[in-house]
Amino acid sequence: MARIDLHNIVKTYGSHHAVENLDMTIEDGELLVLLGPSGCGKSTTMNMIAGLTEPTSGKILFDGADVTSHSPHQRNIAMVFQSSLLYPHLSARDNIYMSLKRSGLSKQEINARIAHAAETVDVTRLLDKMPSQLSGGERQRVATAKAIVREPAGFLLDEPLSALDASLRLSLRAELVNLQKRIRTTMIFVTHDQVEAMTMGDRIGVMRKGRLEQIGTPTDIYNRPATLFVAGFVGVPPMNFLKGALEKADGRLWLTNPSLKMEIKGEFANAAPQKEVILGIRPHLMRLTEAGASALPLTVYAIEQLGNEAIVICDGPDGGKIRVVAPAGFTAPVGARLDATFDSAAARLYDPASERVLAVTGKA
Ligand SMILES: Nc1ncnc2c1ncn2[C@@H]1O[C@H](COP(=O)(O)OP(=O)(O)OP(=O)(O)O)[C@@H](O)[C@H]1O
Repeated sequence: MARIDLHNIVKTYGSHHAVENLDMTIEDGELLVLLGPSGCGKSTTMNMIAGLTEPTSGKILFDGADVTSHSPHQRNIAMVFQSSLLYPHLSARDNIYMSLKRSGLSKQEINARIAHAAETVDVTRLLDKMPSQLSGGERQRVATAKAIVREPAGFLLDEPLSALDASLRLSLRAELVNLQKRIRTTMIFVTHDQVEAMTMGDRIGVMRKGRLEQIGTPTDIYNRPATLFVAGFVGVPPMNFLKGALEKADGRLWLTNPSLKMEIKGEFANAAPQKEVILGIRPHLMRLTEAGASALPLTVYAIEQLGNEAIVICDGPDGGKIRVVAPAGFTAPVGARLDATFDSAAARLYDPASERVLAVTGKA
């Protein structure tokens, strides 16, 4: 087990910055999820932690010791990839054994370790089968046994579930979290699937274009997204955005645009007035209502029935789509005029220029 520190890591390929000034700590025993769209630098970061790719600059520390120039072998980090490879001509047992081949352990110790690893991921009864006789999920579990049998300082998992079908993903997701909590080995899990990130991570690091946008607990990232990108990337359905201006009147702060005038309450009530601002509000925090003074006029575009609720997708007043979560079975014809309200204290305000959340001077 190890605490992993990344200090100002940069990785460039020619003039392309794959990773820029990355500062991040993964605590001992923590499950950190690296989340971001394709090409944002997740795999490059993992490869640098594993020692497969050398950073252009910066330092990597394991438990405070600089390992930046250490080989993958010296780092004792286990990696599980998207389609983790098992040797097709070897049984599950021999595949797991390959991880210990050069360990210098006695035969007895090796057998004990294999038995323990197999039991941990529940593949004991599969040990004498060949990979071709195993299902996708079973192969993934054997690959996991192969990784944990070395008792590594840390685990790196790069989209290990993405090649599997939806129901298998769900069960393996829970299995991995359960395993990590039992063996308490530091784990970094890469995904571009934000639901996977929310459900698995002790913390989530959201990356974009080689940079770390925000790092925090899933609740933090969901409730207090620091940037417009994080706000739009995390959450299903995605956060709604409304453009407007922030104006002071009667000692109070108002969001105004051609179709809405709403007093800003809560955390952002003391924000400085500014000409352009973007208000973000989660779809389940909006309610469809009769038209009213601070209601947002919407036009129904489509309705998605999810069984337990309905997502009403509407054209908003400034051209963007606005999604509202309504009770299951809610219907309205396409083109119908609806109004929506929400509590401004539950909204977030962002600066369109910096794309960051507005600074607030104090709580209201
Ligand atoms: N060996 C390489 N040579 C040149 N460019 C590279 C190399 N490896 C990665 N890149 C570039 O660096 C950027 C980050 O790539 P990386 O694979 O880390 O992204 P990722 O977030 O893991 O994406 P994905 O989710 O698609 O795997 C991309 O723009 C990619 O094209």
